[in-house]
Amino acid sequence: MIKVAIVGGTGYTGVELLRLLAGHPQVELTAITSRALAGTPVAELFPSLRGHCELAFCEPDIDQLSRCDLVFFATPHGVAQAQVPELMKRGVRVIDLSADFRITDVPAWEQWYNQPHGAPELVEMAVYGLPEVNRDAIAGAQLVACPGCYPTAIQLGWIPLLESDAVDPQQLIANAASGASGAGRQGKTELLLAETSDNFRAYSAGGHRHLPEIEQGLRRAQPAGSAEARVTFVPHLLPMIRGIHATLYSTLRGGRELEELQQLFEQRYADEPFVDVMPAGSHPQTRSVRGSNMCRISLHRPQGRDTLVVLSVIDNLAKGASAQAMQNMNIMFGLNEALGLESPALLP
Ligand SMILES: NC(=O)C1=CN([C@@H]2O[C@H](COP(=O)(O)OP(=O)(O)OC[C@H]3O[C@@H](n4cnc5c(N)ncnc54)[C@H](OP(=O)(O)O)[C@@H]3O)[C@@H](O)[C@H]2O)C=CC1
Ligand SMILES: CC(=O)N[C@@H](CCC(=O)OP(=O)(O)O)C(=O)O
Repeated sequence: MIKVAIVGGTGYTGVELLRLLAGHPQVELTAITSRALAGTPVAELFPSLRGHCELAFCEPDIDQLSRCDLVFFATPHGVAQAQVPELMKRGVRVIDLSADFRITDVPAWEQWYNQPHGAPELVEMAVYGLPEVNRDAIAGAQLVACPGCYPTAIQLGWIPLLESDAVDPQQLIANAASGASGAGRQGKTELLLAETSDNFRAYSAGGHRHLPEIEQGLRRAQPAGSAEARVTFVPHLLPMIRGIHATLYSTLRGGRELEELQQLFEQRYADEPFVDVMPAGSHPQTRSVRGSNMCRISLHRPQGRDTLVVLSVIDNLAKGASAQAMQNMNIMFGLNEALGLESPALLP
């Protein structure tokens, strides 16, 4: 059994991770932290876990955490940077769901996240936890930086095109919309039901902190010598709870036909358990991935012109965070990658 702790068990990603880990046959949950609710039984805060989790929330105590094989951080940016170095020294493996170790350019991270980085020496050794590109490195990693939700949907939708130089890398436009759980569980006026429901809006159109992560991932996919991928990214807030829908526009190069591009995607993801390339021309819905680790993708070439449209949907809390984190855990511990993640999406 893998002894596991979660730091930050009261946020949406923390409780989604708890839900998934509680059903994992190889995991023994040993500690779930919350400073505010230390001593409160987990199932009292989350009655959905009654009968599945007997633990009470505890303080994040480094000695207790270091007795685990693996610690997940489901905490705001900056927290893992402060606590991970000591855990690493003690030989514990870590999966961080926050952005602390995702971006290798530390000055860029400090600029976008508006704070000094607390453990720059660990950034280079952290492995970016997108299994579809980094599976081998994840297997041997001590520290895995789980991708952000928008970056997961967007990179999976574009990587095959960037790898094969099929589109102009400097004309990439991503319109993506997220459910409100993407903003976390803290109380904020703009997330009240009366503000989000029956409403739709863009935000951070002038620059969102996921942009450097998206561009970093796409640039890693490009063949040497290509002009660097450059993305215009505009996120939107959807009046729903879970799900991300990304609509990705790019300009085709080399006159490739839609059938050829469809084959490219099907071959690229043929062995991927959590990427579904749907028939060209179909419209994946967020509901088709709700509560599951799946990313569904489809390709369109409107009016047969040179703009290729890729549609990519995920559940922001699942493939966009906690389920992907568990997929990474399975890879790190040599288990079947899909263990505990086989359930299809929730309907309706
Ligand atoms: N929501 C989403 O869709 C996605 C979120 N993420 C990332 O995952 C992380 C978690 O997000 P989310 O689940 O929304 O929850 P929150 O950001 O609301 O995280 C809150 C949790 O972290 C704990 N926490 C806060 N500060 C500290 C601290 N200094 N030390 C220890 N624990 C602390 C809180 O408990 P307490 O204060 O009681 O200790 C609480 O359990 C964030 O970095 C987020 O950006 C990533 C992908 C998608
Ligand atoms: C809807 C919404 O507000 N989404 C969040 C992104 C989700 C997230 O938490 O991503 P990180 O892990 O990179 O912080 C936002 O746009 O800030």
